[in-house]
Amino acid sequence: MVEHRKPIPVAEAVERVIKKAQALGTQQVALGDSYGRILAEPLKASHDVPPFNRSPYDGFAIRSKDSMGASGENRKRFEVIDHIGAGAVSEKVVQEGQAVRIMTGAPLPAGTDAVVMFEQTIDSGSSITIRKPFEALENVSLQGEDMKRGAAIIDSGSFIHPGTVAVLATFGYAEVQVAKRPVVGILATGTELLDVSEPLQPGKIRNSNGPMIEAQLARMGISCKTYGMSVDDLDESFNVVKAAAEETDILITTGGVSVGDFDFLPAIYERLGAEILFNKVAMRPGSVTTVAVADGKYLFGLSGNPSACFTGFELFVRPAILKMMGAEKLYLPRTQAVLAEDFAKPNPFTRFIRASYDGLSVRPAGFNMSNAVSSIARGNALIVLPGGTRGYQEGALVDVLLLGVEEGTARWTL
Ligand SMILES: Nc1nc2c(c(=O)[nH]1)N[C@H]1C(S)=C(S)[C@@H](COP(=O)(O)OP(=O)(O)OC[C@H]3O[C@@H](n4cnc5c(N)ncnc54)[C@H](O)[C@@H]3O)O[C@H]1N2
Ligand code: MOO
Repeated sequence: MVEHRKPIPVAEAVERVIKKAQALGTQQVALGDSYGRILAEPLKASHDVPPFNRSPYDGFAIRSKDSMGASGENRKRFEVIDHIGAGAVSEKVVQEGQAVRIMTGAPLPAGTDAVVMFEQTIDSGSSITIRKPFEALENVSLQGEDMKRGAAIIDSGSFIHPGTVAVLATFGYAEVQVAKRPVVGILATGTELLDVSEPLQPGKIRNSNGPMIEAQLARMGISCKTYGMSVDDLDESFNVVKAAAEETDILITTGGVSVGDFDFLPAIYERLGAEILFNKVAMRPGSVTTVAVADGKYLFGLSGNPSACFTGFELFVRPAILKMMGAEKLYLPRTQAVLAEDFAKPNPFTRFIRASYDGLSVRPAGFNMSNAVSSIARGNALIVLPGGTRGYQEGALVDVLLLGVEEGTARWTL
C-alpha cells in the first residue's frame, strides 16, 4: 500500500531545514580568494579613511584666510612654492600668499586648509590669481570622512562582494577569516539515466539534474563531489548513499523519493536511521522533496523531475548551505512584478513558476511542468503563487524570487 504523506507548508519546511544547520567553523583565505565567501569576523576600521586630509581635485592648496575678499575686481595672487602629486608629501609650510600646486589624492600641505581647482584660477606658472574667496575646508576631503577609526564597518556573516573586498584591502587584510564551505556531494538515481556523453537509448534519458545541481552549487562558489549515477536497486543505492554521506556534509540526491516501486530513497533513509525532516511539501513543483539528517549530515532528496529538482535546490539546499557558512542572508531576494500573461492553472499548493523577469514584469518561461527542462533554461526568477488560489490574469501583481543574485536576503517572506 502506498504510504500517505502529509504535506507541510513551504515556510515550515524551510524552517525545519534551517534549524538543523550547524556552523562549519572558519578558515583564513587570501584576499584574492575571498570573493563570494562569508566574512567570519566583524570588520572595524583600524584607521581613519581617508587617513589624512587630501585634495579631491587637481588644483592649488591655499590658506583660506588669504582668499578673503577676493572678487573679479579684487583678485588675490598666490605664489606657487611647491608641486605635489598623490603619494608625495610637501615639506613646505605654506605662509601668507603662498600656494602649493596639488593633484587629486595628495595630502594638504601644512598651513593650507582649502583647495582651488585649476578651473577656478588664472595660472601663470609661478603664481596664480583667484576671483573668489574660499572657506576653510572648502574642496578638502577630510580625514575620516568615509570611515572613522574604530567604527564597525561590516558585520560577521556578510557576503564578501567586490565592495567588501575594497574595504578589506583598504584596511590591509592580505588574508581574511571566512566561514568554511560545506563538502557537498551529488548523486543522481535512476536506472533510466545515461551519462551526458552517451547516445540516447530506448527508455533512457540523459542525467541533466546532476550537472544542473553542480552549476547551482558553482553559482554559490561551491565545488562538489559527484557520485555519478546509481541504478534503482535498494542495496546498491544504499551503499553509494552511505559511503557518499560519510565523505560529505551534504549529500544531494535526485530521483527516487516518490512512492513508485523503484523509489528507494525513503527506504535508504530508514536503513540509515536518518531523521526525516519532511517528505512532502505543499508546493509545486517539488512536493516530493524529502530532507533527512543522519549523523549530522544533511540528505537532500530532491525530486527527479528537473524543474522540481531545480526548485528544491533553490528553496532548501541553498539556505542550508548559507546557514552552515554562517551567512546572515539565507534566502532568495524577493520582489513583486506585473504578470505579463495569463496563468490559467489553479494552485492547490504554493506554486513556483520558472519565469523571466525584466525588472518590471514577469513572464512564465514556457512549458510549466515539473518535468520541464526548457523553462529552467529560460528563467531567471520564480513566480510564487500562494496555495489555494485560482488562475492569475495578465496584469496581476505577483511575488517573484530572483535567481542568480550574488547576495540573498535575511528574511524569508513567503
Ligand atoms: N502515484 C504517485 N506518483 C507520483 C507522485 C505521487 O504523489 N503519487 N508524485 C509525482 C511527483 S509530484 C513527482 S515530482 C515525481 C517525483 O518522483 P521522484 O522524485 O521519485 O523521481 P523519479 O521518479 O526518479 O523521476 C521523476 C522523473 O524525472 C526524471 N529524472 C530522474 N532523474 C533525472 C535526472 N538526473 N535528470 C533528468 N531527469 C531525471 C525521471 O526519468 C522521471 O521522468 O513523482 C510523481 N509520481
Ligand atoms: O514534486 Mo512534483 O514536482 O510536485 O511535480
